[in-house]
Amino acid sequence: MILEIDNVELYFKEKRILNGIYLKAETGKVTGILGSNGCGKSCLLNIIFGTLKPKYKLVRLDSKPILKPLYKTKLAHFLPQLPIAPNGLKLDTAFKLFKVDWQEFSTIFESFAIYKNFKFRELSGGERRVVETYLLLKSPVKIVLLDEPFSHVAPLYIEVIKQLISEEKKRKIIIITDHLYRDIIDTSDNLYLIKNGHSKLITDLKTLEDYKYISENSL
Ligand SMILES: Nc1ncnc2c1ncn2[C@@H]1O[C@H](COP(=O)(O)OP(=O)(O)OP(=O)(O)O)[C@@H](O)[C@H]1O
Repeated sequence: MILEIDNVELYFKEKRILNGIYLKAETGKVTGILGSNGCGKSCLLNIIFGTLKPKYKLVRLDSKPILKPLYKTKLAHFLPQLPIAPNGLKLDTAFKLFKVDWQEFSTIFESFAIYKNFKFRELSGGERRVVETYLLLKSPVKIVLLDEPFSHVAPLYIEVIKQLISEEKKRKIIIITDHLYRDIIDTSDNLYLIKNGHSKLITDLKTLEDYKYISENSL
């Protein structure tokens, strides 16, 4: 499956945030989005998911325009920057709702095994992020959008999530953004930088320095 987003024009009042965006994501490949604070990464993910309506946009799935927002289909899940699970929801119930196997999760993340009957509010911010990212990645959908899944997450867990992403990409379109750019570079098969409202396909990592996304010699 191939997902493309094209012709995006997003304004907030007179302020132009995005224009000249083209992004292509496909099953079997992770698509990473980089860009500095406020460049429009979260807005772009929301536009793809359908939860933000820009002035113009064109979303195509396998070359056919889709007019229905993705969130109204059963095709996609989106991890925004804020928590998604209600505070009072039990982890066990969430795993059932998302059709994800608790046993497998608690084998991979052994220290979480005790949380089966805990409510989300009883987890730390980072633990919650791990559980929510896992639920979305493992649930049986075709498209997963991840906005800063590594924020507040400990290095060892980040490595586990990166392994999960490379496993799940075989079955899913995965689009991911985070300021931990080394992890995004590691994980992504295709990389875009958003700068001045435009998307730029990055084929040579050195251009991240040329575009002043990172300082010289930091790769
Ligand atoms: N609801 C809104 N009303 C007005 N301006 C907004 C709104 N949402 C976002 N913006 C503006 O749009 C721009 C892009 O925001 P967005 O959250 O997409 O940035 P980002 O690249 O995800 O940033 P960060 O990396 O800091 O999370 C910012 O300048 C922000 O101030």
